[in-house]
Amino acid sequence: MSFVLGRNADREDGPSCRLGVYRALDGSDGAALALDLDSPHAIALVGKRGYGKSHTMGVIAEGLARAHGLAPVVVDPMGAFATLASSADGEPVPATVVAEPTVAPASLDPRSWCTLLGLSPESAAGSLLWRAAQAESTIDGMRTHIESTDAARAARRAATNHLRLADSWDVFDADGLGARALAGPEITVVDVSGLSAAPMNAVCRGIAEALYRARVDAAIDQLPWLLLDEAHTFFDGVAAPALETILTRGRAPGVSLVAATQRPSALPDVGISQSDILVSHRLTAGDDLAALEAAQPTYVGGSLADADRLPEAPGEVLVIDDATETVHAGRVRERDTPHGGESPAASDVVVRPDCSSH
Ligand SMILES: Nc1ncnc2c1ncn2[C@@H]1O[C@H](COP(=O)(O)OP(=O)(O)OP(=O)(O)O)[C@@H](O)[C@H]1O
Repeated sequence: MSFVLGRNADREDGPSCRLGVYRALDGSDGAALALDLDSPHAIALVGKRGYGKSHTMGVIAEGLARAHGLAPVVVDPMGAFATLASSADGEPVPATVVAEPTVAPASLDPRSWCTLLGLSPESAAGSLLWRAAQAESTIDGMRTHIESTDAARAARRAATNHLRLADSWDVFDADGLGARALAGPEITVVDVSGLSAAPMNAVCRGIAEALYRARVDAAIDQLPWLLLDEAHTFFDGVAAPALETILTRGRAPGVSLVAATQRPSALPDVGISQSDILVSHRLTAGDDLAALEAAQPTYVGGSLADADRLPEAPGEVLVIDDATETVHAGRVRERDTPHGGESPAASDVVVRPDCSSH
């Protein structure tokens, strides 16, 4: 019998995933801890580098991939989650990896197109871009739209040059990743690791919008879960409005978000305050601890920053669970698929003989 985080006392069954075990004050293992996958959740995973955020996200991803009725998607900025598709210990983990993701240009609204390409909507070129994004659903269409206006030549040139930059990222396609493609039974790992921040954000925005709209329009039955590692990168870019919508309004249409960051202080206030489950790994930086303290619910007696409450070793967590209004000290289980986020070690480098003498 395990305690299920995120599950109200009035619900007894439904999908859940094995998360780990309770951690006693003397460090020994206690009863099993699980995570509810039946209701929508907003989960924040925080902690300093190397203390297990990606590992914990991988454990949740394995559980989501194995559950039925869900559409889990990982947006993977470090290329660390492709290993979900490797063979798993125990029950298989169905996963597909999208190595070259594209999204529909129309998934960004006109304002976001201006933000993405660094053009003020008030500028001549920005307003051209705005109107083109409003009228067209492909980059070619937007370019033709801009060329066909009678705006000043310099403005048209600036707008099309910016569009050419967006086109060069190869992430826009009217037939790009849509909710139906993402709603298969397996977990979809969207590898954005080869992209810089702007196109990475565009892909994340497109996916977040597609999943949210598909549920609002009742176009898919499965409940989407969007998992974001290095979430501050996305809350800091054009993906932010779509993520904030999921955080503040995702519960009713059934869209969940799992956001991992080593910098909770870099998330907008809603990032922590709208999360109903907060999983904290070790944190030491003053402003990050302060961000947690600021979001600390009243049912948490004492200070979260109290030394004996905070985790110390990789894999140790402190979980604040709004559903049960309780705080738990736990240890996250081992992965069933290989963990892909190992840091390289200089001692593992095999020096080739012809290099060693230089
Ligand atoms: N629950 C766990 N059980 C066993 N090993 C773990 C656990 N959690 C983390 N580790 C190990 O700790 C190391 C760091 O974990 P991880 O890469 O997940 O850290 P991170 O917090 O995501 O770091 P970064 O911010 O650099 O991405 C890895 O080698 C991982 O295998």
